[in-house]
Amino acid sequence: MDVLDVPANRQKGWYLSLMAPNTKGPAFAWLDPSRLYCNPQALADCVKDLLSPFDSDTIDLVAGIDAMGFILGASVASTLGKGFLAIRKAGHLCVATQSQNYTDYTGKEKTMEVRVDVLKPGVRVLLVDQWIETGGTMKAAIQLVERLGATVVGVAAVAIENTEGGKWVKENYKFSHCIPEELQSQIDQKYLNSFKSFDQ
Ligand SMILES: O=P(O)(O)OC[C@H]1O[C@H](OP(=O)(O)OP(=O)(O)O)[C@H](O)[C@@H]1O
Ligand SMILES: Nc1ncnc2[nH]cnc12
Repeated sequence: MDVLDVPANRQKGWYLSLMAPNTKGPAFAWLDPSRLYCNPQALADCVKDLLSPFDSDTIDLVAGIDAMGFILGASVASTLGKGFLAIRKAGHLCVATQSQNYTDYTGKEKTMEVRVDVLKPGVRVLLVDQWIETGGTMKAAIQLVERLGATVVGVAAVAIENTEGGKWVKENYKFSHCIPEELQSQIDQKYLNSFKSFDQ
């Protein structure tokens, strides 16, 4: 699929093929959704899918996680007409922060942080990230938001894998993702059959 192609009939998740190919390697994630964000119709449909379960929820602010969660989260915020808060990997903010340690799919210890003067009791936050694999990153973001007293309205990501952590998110928070039900098991196995033709 060429980057700017839009099919005449936009079926659920049509834009996911922009994430091809399946990629193998210990040092990086398996799919790269960043090409999805290059196609304006794909990005708009992805954001619409992520927002649809939250149609009747009050959301004051969208928070996105460094780095790819910034792109998707800012698009979600702009579609909603709300502001966007960056939850950053540690070491970049020149203001008072709250920080949270976590481990993600790489197995490495990491720290994320957020400035302390935005989130407070009464603020209803939609958390957005590109992907949830082990759930370590999203759980840390949830903890940060809640430690500052704000409320997590829900969690949105292109995909939420059915790992222990992914299931924890789904069981404890309202959530949205872009994966049609019939593809979820392939996401969990980290291989999309429809991407075979893109593989080398
Ligand atoms: O569920 P987990 O196992 O915690 O993994 C999920 C995280 O991994 C990816 O980001 P990554 O840190 O690879 O980098 P990027 O957003 O900076 O590309 C993804 O966008 C999530 O933030
Ligand atoms: N973009 C991504 N694709 C697949 N698995 C991931 N795990 C974390 N980020 C991922």
